[in-house]
Amino acid sequence: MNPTAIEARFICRFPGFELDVDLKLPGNGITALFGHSGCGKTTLLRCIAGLQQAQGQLSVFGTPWQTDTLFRPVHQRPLAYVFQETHLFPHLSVRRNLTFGQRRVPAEQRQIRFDDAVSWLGLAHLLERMPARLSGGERQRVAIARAILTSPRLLLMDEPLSALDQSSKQEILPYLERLRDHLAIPMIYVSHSTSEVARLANHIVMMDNGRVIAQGPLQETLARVDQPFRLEEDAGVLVQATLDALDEPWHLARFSFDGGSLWLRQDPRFRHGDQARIQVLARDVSIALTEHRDQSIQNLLPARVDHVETDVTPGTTLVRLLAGNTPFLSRLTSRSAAQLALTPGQPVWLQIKSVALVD
Ligand SMILES: Nc1ncnc2c1ncn2[C@@H]1O[C@H](COP(=O)(O)OP(=O)(O)OP(=O)(O)O)[C@@H](O)[C@H]1O
Repeated sequence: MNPTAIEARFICRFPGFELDVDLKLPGNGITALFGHSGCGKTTLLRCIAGLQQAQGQLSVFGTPWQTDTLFRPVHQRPLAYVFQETHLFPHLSVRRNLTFGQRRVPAEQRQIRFDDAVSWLGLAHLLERMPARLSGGERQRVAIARAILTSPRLLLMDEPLSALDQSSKQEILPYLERLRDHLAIPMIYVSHSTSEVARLANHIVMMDNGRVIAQGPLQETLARVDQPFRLEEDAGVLVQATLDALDEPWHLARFSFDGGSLWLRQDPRFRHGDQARIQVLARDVSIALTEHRDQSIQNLLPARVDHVETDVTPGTTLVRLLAGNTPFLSRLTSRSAAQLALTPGQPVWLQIKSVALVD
């Protein structure tokens, strides 16, 4: 992950609402702006784009886009904006919609090749189609390809999947993952869907009522015991792992990460060598002081206690543990935690009752 590439500080007031944020965002990957409806995600995105005038400062890769004395208008900010609605030109084919975006940039300044954008978004077989004959998901893929072909330094996406039905959403997610992994520019992605964020984001900015309540790399931020996200039942971690062994007779696949491995039910979408994100909820992780093999749980991991937060809710303790460098959370009753007398640094065994591939 690049060090801070985007620094933004904005104050923007509407009757009954104030956005007051200070952000430092990385220079690649997907940053999710996440929070309930009305918390200010779109307003923040519009401030970054220069579509909303606000007090503050913004610099992108060291170039000031806004200072106390300067405000670059939107057409002078090298960014692309993808909305819920695609706004394709209905009278132009997919190819001509795409070249329209690309032609706005002089040939010598183009950063992204036409064929790459077409291939990342799986559009080769659709190039001669008219937009009216595309599905919602295909239309959104064309809109994203058109946006990146303008060679932006920054890609802003405001709930790009929210107008799509569930199956179109599922269909488009792998393309967004591919973009995240290939595109060298940062993407800021507004969403209030936990599953989209879990699957796509590298970095997260959690907002509440116009303020940032947590920001940082996704995996680390989710593993905070102070739970700025207040996910409660859904508190847990995401583990980035690689499929490195199959146990065909038992239909199991092993996913390994820094600190151990987990066995999951085989999923035909994942092959040997593939990377996946695995969700492990705090309520599915229990802690033992010794290695018990005489029980049904298959996923046992040696780990050490990192931090114990008692009474996150009355009677509940949240424990942060490290298996290698990979954080896990375990939610226990405070009585069990007291009986185990857990202390930072203590070696323990994690018993993981349930794990799920994020999709
Ligand atoms: N131009 C405006 N004039 C007055 N109030 C506005 C304006 N734009 C947004 N607001 C208010 O600012 C607050 C934040 O709105 P915003 O659209 O940024 O939230 P959001 O987190 O993107 O919500 P959603 O997820 O529903 O899109 C809301 O209370 C909204 O009513």
